[in-house]
Amino acid sequence: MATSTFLSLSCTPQSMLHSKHKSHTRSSTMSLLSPQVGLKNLYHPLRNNVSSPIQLKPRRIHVGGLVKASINNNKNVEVLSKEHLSVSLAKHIADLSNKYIREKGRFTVVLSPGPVKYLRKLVEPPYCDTIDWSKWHIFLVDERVVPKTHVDSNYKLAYDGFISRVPIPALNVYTIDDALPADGAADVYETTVRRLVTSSVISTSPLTGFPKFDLMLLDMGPDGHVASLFPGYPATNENNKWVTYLKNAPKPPPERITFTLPVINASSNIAMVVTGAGKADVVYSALEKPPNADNYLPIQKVSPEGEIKWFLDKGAASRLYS
Ligand SMILES: O=C1O[C@H](COP(=O)(O)O)[C@@H](O)[C@H](O)[C@H]1O
Repeated sequence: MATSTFLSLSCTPQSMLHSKHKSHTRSSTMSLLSPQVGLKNLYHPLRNNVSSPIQLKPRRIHVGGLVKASINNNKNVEVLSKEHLSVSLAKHIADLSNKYIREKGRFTVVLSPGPVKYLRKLVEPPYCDTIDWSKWHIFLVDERVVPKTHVDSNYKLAYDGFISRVPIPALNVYTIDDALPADGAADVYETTVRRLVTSSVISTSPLTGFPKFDLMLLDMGPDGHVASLFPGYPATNENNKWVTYLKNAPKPPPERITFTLPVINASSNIAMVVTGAGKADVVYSALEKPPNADNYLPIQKVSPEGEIKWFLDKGAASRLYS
């Protein structure tokens, strides 16, 4: 199926309104991200394919460069400067968007607040011009039960940093009902996802029957939490619901709703974006340390049916090289 692509100088909704009339059909082979004009022309990575982290010496991580590490059973890990992380992430997301829109006519994306700031290259040419934003459907992996205008709202963060900068139809952005308490908001969000599964906007896992999103953009906390699944909290062990809630999160604000682990693990793709030396220990635990069977961190339970790709900066990766 050919992909309809909107060409514009920027990807703001306003520019889309004007450029919409000029939209035309373009085959994916004409993508600005084709191998001929691909990422390698945008920067010059240091490539280092190794099978053991011992071979990765700290001095080989150049700020502005790339070490492609094949750590611990070929986990797909990239260590980049923050600038190049945004570029690599933009290329990854644009490639996935084009693939799923070509194959299924839509692209379902689940956002976590942390990676939003690394989407700044995606919302700029050339990447934004290769994407048919009208086919995107946006969800939040977790949300704080606060008004959407509140500084703690994940939606507000995602809107300010990303959604407002691209022409995704407002109806394709699925937010919580912030007038409801946490339990009601979780139920309504799950109902919304179920409706979209019924109407085939969202696929389901043939293995588990849980909703299968095309891409989840995740990060994790220094305590190993992902989404609002915190170590030792019952929500982390929820195996039936698609969306659950908590009223006592250890990180404020306390009331939250969250996708459950089975939903996260049904994903076709996870991009795990982790930056900062404060997360070096938990990155090490996630990638290198065998989990203690009695005491898994939530991040250690993330194991998608599809692919997981790690985007780390030098700080977050620092313990992988010692
Ligand atoms: O509260 C949240 O935090 C994590 C990221 O942890 P942080 O301590 O680095 O902010 C995030 O994954 C989650 O979606 C968010 O609600």
